[in-house]
Amino acid sequence: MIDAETGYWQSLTGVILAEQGLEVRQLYSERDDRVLFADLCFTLNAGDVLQIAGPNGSGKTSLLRILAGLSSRYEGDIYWQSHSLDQQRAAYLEQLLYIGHGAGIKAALSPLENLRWSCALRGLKQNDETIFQAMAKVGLQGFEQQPCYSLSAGQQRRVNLARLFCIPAQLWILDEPFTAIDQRGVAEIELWISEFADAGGAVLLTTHHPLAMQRPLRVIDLGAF
Ligand SMILES: Nc1ncnc2c1ncn2[C@@H]1O[C@H](COP(=O)(O)OP(=O)(O)OP(=O)(O)O)[C@@H](O)[C@H]1O
Repeated sequence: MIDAETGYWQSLTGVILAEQGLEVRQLYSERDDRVLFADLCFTLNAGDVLQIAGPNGSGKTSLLRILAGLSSRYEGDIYWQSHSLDQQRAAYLEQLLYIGHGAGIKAALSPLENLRWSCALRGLKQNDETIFQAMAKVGLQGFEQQPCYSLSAGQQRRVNLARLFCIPAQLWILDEPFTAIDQRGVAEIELWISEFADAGGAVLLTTHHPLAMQRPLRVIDLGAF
């Protein structure tokens, strides 16, 4: 549970329990005539954490980008809460928070400005207090107004991860969230994922890092396709 006042995570509890979350049916994708995955089927409901595993180049990022609505290089069906994505794409994107494997921030802007921008893009009018709390949560208290180019790679990654605490969502899609993060930070992110899932969120992530979460974890290995 993150914030007693905003209750973002608390408010998730039960939201998608009653309905189907994400459902992927017979998904197929290829690159340069090479099949990345075929007949891929899975569901992801409230409380689920699903790791997409596989060697470099096996299609993990490609899959996450498809499910984040950023790529249409696929065949098959994707459903959110029992409706085809084609029918309710906007509603799906509103409930989704995608963090790609890049830094995902503007280096010339401060963390505060970057996060204000991320919130505004989602149509959220977050006050700076929420952003300051998120910055503190990711261990960046005191760095709020410093230009991001002057932050380390791990700190820049943490700025991006602070979006988890500013933007309410039901589904997190996280591509390599542990990149550039120190050992203690990795354990913290694992905890955030667990807490989010405990509160009724659903998480889809990729990582080459062995996960040590105190909750059931499903794994799909794209290396097997
Ligand atoms: N923009 C692109 N143009 C052409 N081919 C691409 C592009 N992006 C990815 N690919 C190809 O698609 C395949 C899958 O790439 P993808 O990034 O999804 O793999 P990945 O499993 O996420 O790898 P990694 O573990 O290295 O991050 C690779 O063979 C890659 O060369």
